[in-house]
Amino acid sequence: MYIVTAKEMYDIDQFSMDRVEMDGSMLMENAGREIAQRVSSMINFEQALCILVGSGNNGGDGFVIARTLLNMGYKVTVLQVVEDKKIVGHAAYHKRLYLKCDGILKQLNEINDVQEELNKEDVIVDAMIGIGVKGDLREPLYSLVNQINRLDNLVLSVDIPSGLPTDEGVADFTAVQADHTFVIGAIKQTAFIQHTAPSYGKWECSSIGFPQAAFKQLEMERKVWTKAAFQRTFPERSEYDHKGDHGKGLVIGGSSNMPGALGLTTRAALRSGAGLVTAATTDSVIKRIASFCPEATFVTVPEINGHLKYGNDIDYKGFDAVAIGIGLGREAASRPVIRHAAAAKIPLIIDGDGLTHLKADLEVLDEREEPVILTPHPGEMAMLLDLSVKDVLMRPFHYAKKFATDHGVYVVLKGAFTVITDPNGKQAVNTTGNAGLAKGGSGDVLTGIILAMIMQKQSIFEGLCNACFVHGKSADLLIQESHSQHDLLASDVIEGLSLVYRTF
Ligand SMILES: NC(=O)C1=CN([C@@H]2O[C@H](COP(=O)(O)OP(=O)(O)OC[C@H]3O[C@@H](n4cnc5c(N)ncnc54)[C@H](O)[C@@H]3O)[C@@H](O)[C@H]2O)[C@@H](O)CC1
Ligand SMILES: Nc1ncnc2c1ncn2[C@@H]1O[C@H](COP(=O)(O)OP(=O)(O)O)[C@@H](O)[C@H]1O
Ligand SMILES: [K+]
Repeated sequence: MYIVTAKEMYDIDQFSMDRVEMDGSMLMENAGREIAQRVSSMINFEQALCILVGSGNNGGDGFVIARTLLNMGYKVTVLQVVEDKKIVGHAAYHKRLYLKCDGILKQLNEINDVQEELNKEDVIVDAMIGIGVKGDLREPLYSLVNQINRLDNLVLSVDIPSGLPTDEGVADFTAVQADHTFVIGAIKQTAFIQHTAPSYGKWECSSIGFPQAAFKQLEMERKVWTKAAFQRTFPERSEYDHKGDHGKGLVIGGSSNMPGALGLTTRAALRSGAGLVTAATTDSVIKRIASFCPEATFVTVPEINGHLKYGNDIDYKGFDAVAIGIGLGREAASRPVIRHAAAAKIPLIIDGDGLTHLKADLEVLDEREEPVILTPHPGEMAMLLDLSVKDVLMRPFHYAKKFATDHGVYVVLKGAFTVITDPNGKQAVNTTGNAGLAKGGSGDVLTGIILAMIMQKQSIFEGLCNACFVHGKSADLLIQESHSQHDLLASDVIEGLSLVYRTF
């Protein structure tokens, strides 16, 4: 499923109409019918529906939905929120069809008490403005949207809640708070931004006949990583495999104050299918974590004040990938460890405090040919880019892509919606997971899963997407079966991986 900006959606539309010669009113018919079918599965014939239509094509969709539901036998009223003369083109055509099917139409400016009028309805269908919104809502829509948001009725938005921006980067707006949004053709960027996503309520996306070629012509691919994508790309094991076939991974990190982090990463890598995992850390950390991951082997690294020192004696030979930085601490003496790891000719994952050390030494990325994967949370991404966390949360797609393409690295920007970006700017969003993961240690577990995944027979990008998918899915299944968001621990997420593998 594609994730689009408004411009990309209009390009898809234009391509379908100009190059493939699809008729605009046919696409509108497809959209409206598809949505009407879905609405009818949510309501009963006793309920009264009011469809609010605006001036653009979003309003046109509203007229098709109204006609289709009316013809199915539902109690439908259209409330037109703009003057007649503003309804033009395909929307005007569909308005005519609705009226010729004996549809009831009321005008907003002829109603005395809008609140009372809307209170009579059970269901509000919001087809006022779609992706064509420009700036803040003007009157009378501004007041109307505020009134709608005070109602208890079921509110269903068409394509996007009216007033909500399509693209990331807008801080302030007034928009319909939908219970459910029926997205048309491709899901919009703001469905994955922390402060705009809630406006959509639950959402589902329907295809209305746009050809594949219309999506393929987009400059860059941006998709939701779905269950189907996971099932299509996740490598199967052969019965003749041996441990060497699934990769030998190295994890480097740990310090006297944070010994557990490295234990979580090591155990998560083993649980996610790595053939062999070695943890390189200080003697005291090894003593503290060894019993938590008995299948691992260990390499002792010299220490200074409880932190790793230099790291020039770690031997990378024989390993297929390395993850560094987990629980490492920010002691300057540990910084060379990153530089040495960057010189190893195997894929490199840099996490946690490793990212802080990297920031002081970014040129090490320029010299590398093998893949580099960075796994920042928004705070670490902001630190790497000299921005505020708010900036990053406002435009995660843009900033993750900027860093990934500027430095030729993979970026896994973690959060409620994790954005995975490859060095060319291709992006995917993972939607599994829940707030039970917003706890210390969850990221360490993800790093271990990533290490295991990138050593299996799949591309790095697919490996990263699948790692985020199973990490979140483990938390989701645990919440369903035996835990709550309150008590879920990072170590539970490791044990939950068995549930994910067995379910899929
Ligand atoms: N082939 C097509 O053109 C298709 C278009 N589709 C629908 O068309 C929508 C996009 O249609 P349009 O480009 O016509 O735009 P919209 O219908 O989203 O909105 C444009 C209208 O909203 C008004 N408006 C914009 N900003 C405003 C503000 N701040 N305050 C008050 N009024 C404002 C404008 O005056 C304009 O008339 C999509 O979201 C989707 O619902 C679908 O029907 C699928 C096919
Ligand atoms: N509300 C949430 N919904 C889904 N996933 C979440 C949520 N909050 C955090 N996560 C996930 O939990 C992990 C937290 O990682 P990170 O911030 O590095 O934590 P830590 O510092 O504990 O390692 C990330 O994979 C992130 O995507
Ligand atoms: K809308």
